Amino acid sequence: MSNTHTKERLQAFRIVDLPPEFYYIPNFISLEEEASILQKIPSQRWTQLTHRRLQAHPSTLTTNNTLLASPLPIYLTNPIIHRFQDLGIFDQTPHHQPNHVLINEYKPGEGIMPHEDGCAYAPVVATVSLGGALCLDISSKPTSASDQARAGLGKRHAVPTRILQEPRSLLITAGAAYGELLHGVAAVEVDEDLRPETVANWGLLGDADGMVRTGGRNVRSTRVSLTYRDVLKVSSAASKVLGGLGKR
Ligand SMILES: O=C(O)CCC(=O)C(=O)O
Ligand SMILES: [Fe+2]
Repeated sequence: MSNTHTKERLQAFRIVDLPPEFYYIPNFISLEEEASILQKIPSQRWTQLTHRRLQAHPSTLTTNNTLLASPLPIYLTNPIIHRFQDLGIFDQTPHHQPNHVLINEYKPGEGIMPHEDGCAYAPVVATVSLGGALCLDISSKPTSASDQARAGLGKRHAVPTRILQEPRSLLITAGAAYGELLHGVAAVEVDEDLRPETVANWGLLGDADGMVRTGGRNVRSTRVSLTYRDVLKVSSAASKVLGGLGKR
């Protein structure tokens, strides 16, 4: 993500009050595209966790964080991957495009503990939100002040804070934001007190007026996130077997 062209194309969407690099693009997909994707997510693939459910495409990583090479389903790639390419989002990652998508579903009152996404992936995640809106909480890792200064995460940045993810939006998390910060979703039924001072991406929202009209309250409804990633280690063993069979 340090490439100049990428920066130019995404610059207008950078969440400027946060450490580099978070970008928020409202209305990244249309209402029709949102409905079509929601309808195509296979209902039999969910794994139920305590506070959300989850599915991995094309498959879950192996125990040593390897992806068995296999294409992503078309409803996850078309039209989204082309739009990623236009913005150069994965230009700097090893495979230059995402090869893995984790789909999360949160019902009202569900969430995910603060965490980091770790070293199985290149440090770029692109998250498309579907259904309801919710806040992603951003916090610092409990590191020493000198570590934070080295990572460029000084006090001028207002962390902890929140990023409001509207339906059909895209959030990109890369660089220090990927490696040095934690993200999570509070297990609440209503996100409260949403206003410019408490929401880092307020100026980039597609419908800030709507949030003002509801008095800064976001009553949660079911929200689905598509989190696109580039897994570093890919095993092509399965495709070699299939290719070999094809030649016989
Ligand atoms: O649903 C989200 O936006 C965040 C999900 C997440 O943090 C993850 O899948 O690692
Ligand atoms: Fe995560």
